[in-house]
Amino acid sequence: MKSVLVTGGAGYIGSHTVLELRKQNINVVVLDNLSTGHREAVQTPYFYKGDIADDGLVREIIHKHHIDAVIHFAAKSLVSESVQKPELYFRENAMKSCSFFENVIGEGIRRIVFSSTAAVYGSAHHQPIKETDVLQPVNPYGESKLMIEKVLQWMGKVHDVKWIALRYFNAAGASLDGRIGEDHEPESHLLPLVLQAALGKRECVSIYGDDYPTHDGTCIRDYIHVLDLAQAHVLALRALYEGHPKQNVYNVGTGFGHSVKDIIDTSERITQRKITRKVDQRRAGDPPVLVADSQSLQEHLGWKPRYSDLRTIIQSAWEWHKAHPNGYGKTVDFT
Ligand SMILES: NC(=O)c1ccc[n+]([C@@H]2O[C@H](COP(=O)([O-])OP(=O)(O)OC[C@H]3O[C@@H](n4cnc5c(N)ncnc54)[C@H](O)[C@@H]3O)[C@@H](O)[C@H]2O)c1
Ligand SMILES: O=c1ccn([C@@H]2O[C@H](COP(=O)(O)OP(=O)(O)O[C@H]3O[C@H](CO)[C@H](O)[C@H](O)[C@H]3O)[C@@H](O)[C@H]2O)c(=O)[nH]1
Repeated sequence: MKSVLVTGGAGYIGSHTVLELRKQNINVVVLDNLSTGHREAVQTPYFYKGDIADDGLVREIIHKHHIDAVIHFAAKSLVSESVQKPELYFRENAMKSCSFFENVIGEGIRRIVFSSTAAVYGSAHHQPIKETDVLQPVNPYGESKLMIEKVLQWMGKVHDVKWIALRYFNAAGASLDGRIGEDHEPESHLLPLVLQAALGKRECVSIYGDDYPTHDGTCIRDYIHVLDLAQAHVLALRALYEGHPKQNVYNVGTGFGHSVKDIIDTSERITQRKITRKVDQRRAGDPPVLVADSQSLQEHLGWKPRYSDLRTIIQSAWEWHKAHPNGYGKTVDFT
């Protein structure tokens, strides 16, 4: 049986991916320090609370569970925090991933899937963005992820590691059975903030800039349902078990962009609640538009987004937020 170590499996995207992997009868072990994740989100009985930089623990888990592949989600991932504390991002993301890979490869593992990001492109000059486009991050978060891709490129070549980095665009939505969803503290992502405002937990939503060169002046992002993202990991892993991938880096997005105002307007329609908005200053490090060209992922790995229409994304997230207005561990029963 395949045995996969998932770092960051108590986090938002990691927990949904663990669920998907287990549906495929893959044995999954989670390593997470719970810095931003939740014990309640872990969807496997095999959980270790610890840091990816804990060499002894990483090696022990690999031995004990006969791990033969790794999916590496664990990271700090807030653009604005990275602009204020670049050193934190280079240490937590770049340095720790490097030592983690050293241990993983040292223990004989030759299959790695890595969480990269659209932030590696920076302010792209044309849309949709292809994997071969210029890589020019405009914030330390994106730069730290690009560094990790480069670490994989070099370590992969020397040690004959099969690896895939998935550059996700904006993850959103929740599992359709309402079991797991997005719970960050503090929350900084647009959709959860909008839905918290719909629930009356926030007075209003700030729109970070309405003077961008877009149809309504607000930033455009490519929102991808977390279940489609989870499926991309399952397919990437399968490709690594079957042989060397055709490409090491794949975008994961829908090819369609939605503005901040689109998200708020559609959320008002779905929740049938008024969502108060106020226009604020631009947020440092935000590119105006990010939309993915995911043609390669579709052609090479057979990936197809199934849940990423805006309605399904927002509806599933809304169900999660209504049932968990205070996040994990504080469930409200409306029945
Ligand atoms: N959310 C998005 O839209 C998005 C987009 C592109 C890329 N990503 C990437 O996807 C990954 C997951 O993002 P998410 O939104 O699920 O974030 P998240 O914060 O919910 O999950 C990250 C998890 O990693 C854990 N973690 C962090 N540092 C760790 C360490 N040193 N050792 C062990 N565990 C550690 C946290 O406790 C958390 O459970 C990240 O690498 C992020 O950069 C996210
Ligand atoms: O209160 C808010 C929050 C966000 N936004 C805007 O909404 C858009 C989406 O912002 P998020 O914070 O939800 O997401 P980001 O685009 O900043 O970043 C997300 O996607 C990136 C890739 O595109 C990274 O990988 C990152 O990890 C992930 O959080 C941005 O234009 C942002 O300016 C607002 O207007 N108001």
